[in-house]
Amino acid sequence: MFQDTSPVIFGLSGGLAVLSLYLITQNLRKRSLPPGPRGLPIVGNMFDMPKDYEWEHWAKHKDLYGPISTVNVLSTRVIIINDLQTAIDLLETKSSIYSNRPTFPFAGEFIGWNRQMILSQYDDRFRLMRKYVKAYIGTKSAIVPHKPVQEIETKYFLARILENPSSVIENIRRSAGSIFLKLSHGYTIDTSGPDTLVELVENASKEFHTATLPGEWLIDSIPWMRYLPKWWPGQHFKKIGSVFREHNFEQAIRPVDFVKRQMEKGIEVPSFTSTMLRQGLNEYEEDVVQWGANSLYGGGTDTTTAALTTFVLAMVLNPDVQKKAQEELDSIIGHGRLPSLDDRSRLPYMEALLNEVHRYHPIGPMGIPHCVTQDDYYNGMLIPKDSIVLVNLWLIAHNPDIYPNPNKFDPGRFYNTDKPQLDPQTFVFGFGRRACPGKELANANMFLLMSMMLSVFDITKAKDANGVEITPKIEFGSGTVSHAKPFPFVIRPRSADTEALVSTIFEDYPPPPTNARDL
Ligand code: HEM
Repeated sequence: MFQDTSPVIFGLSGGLAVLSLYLITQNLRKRSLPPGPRGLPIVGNMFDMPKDYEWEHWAKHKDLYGPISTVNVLSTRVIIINDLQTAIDLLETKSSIYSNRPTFPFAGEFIGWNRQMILSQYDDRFRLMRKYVKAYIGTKSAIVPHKPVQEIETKYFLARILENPSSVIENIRRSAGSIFLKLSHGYTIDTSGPDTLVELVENASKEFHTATLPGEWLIDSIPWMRYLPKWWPGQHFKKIGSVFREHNFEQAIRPVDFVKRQMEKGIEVPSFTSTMLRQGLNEYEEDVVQWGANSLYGGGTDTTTAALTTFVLAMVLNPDVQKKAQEELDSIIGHGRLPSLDDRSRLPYMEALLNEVHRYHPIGPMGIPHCVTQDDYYNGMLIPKDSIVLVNLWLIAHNPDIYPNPNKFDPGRFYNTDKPQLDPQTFVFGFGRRACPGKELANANMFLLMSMMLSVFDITKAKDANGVEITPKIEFGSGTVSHAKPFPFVIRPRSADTEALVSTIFEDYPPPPTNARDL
């Protein structure tokens, strides 16, 4: 007896046809991706990922594969963009689909950093947060009321340097932190020793750095691991992650509670948080404000410190540039006062110097990853949905077609010339709907600190035990925000007059008492 096998055969051949079609489609999709190095089965290019100088590693892709390339890490597709036009075509022109962030299962979802703006998914909550933050710091007119805070804190910076010339970089960070905590929560930090709130936020930032290290956390590659029981092998991330999560929430909640208490007593210093809370927000909006406020310190302090450290390094290595900047400052400001933000339009060389600092080493050399929300085609190539998109900002800043002799630190590119080179601010602050909302504030802070510092101090090479000048090496660290590695230098007042100008700052503007005890 023969059974009728045709349904089985039809079923089998139908299944095979669907499978073949699937495989062919997958193969075609793979072939139409931007080019890139071949990877190993399953893990893909995981072992090719750079550990440091990422920007130089990805720059090689431009010669090998052209302006846009692909690598795969396990199931994650990463698209590398190595030129400006491609970045603009995708992240600016098509920003409606290129404005998401990768999910970061460990740092974002487990620890809760996705509540901050920087790792937020591109959704309604994010758009509301950005709207609030942009209204407070996002435009030239929005930052005008913040001038007094920026100016007084930068004056304190000068006074601290005079007292302790060996702690310049530490004090740049302290000054940036003071400004952002004043603006975000009306909080005055303790400058006599470690400050509780600064320690909280700095510690959380360090943990953020650890939690976002590529390839460090298995949960980032296998997100469902978080649902396995604690006794399962490889679950140590849960213990560490829980501690990091507690710190992350504490740094966001404690300063807002502080503002509320100050408001109840009617003694709050106006800030982003108090201004927003005064509007009578619902619980959801209050949560958005809490994390938006946290984004000001989180987004501003490390970035500003990194950029200003590059400035100091450039001054040590380029005394001719320093001299020219000081000549401009002397001719416009004179010796009897310090420069202010109102002088900005009359100091074009200082403005060019600011731009050259941004260009010479963009502090976020690979930007912050974007993520595309739907399949897209670019010049016939497929950019699949959920791909991570990285832009090599460093390579754009070092493209000799845009910036001839790119390794030379030369503000002359942007100064007193009929053909100024491309303004680096068109790209160092990122692109489209995720572009940095702190750009205007960052520029104002940097401009002020650079101008005040050069008008009263000389920054020079240190000497070794034999009196021979030490030329610092130009070396930068890796990570999302890239800092110049520690280097020796000397800072001293330019003259007895400038020393006198700085020495009376604490007397002329007595610092308010710290809020550390009110936290
Ligand atoms: C030298 C100074 C700075 C530079 C070069 C810089 C650069 C950047 C870059 C490249 C991005 C990513 C943009 C993108 O994804 O396309 C970014 C994002 C961001 N920056 Fe800045 N930044 C600086 C200072 C600041 C300051 C002072 C603040 C706040 C006070 C700030 C707050 C933020 C925030 C909140 C984001 C996340 C935006 C989002 O995800 O939508 N930044 N910044």
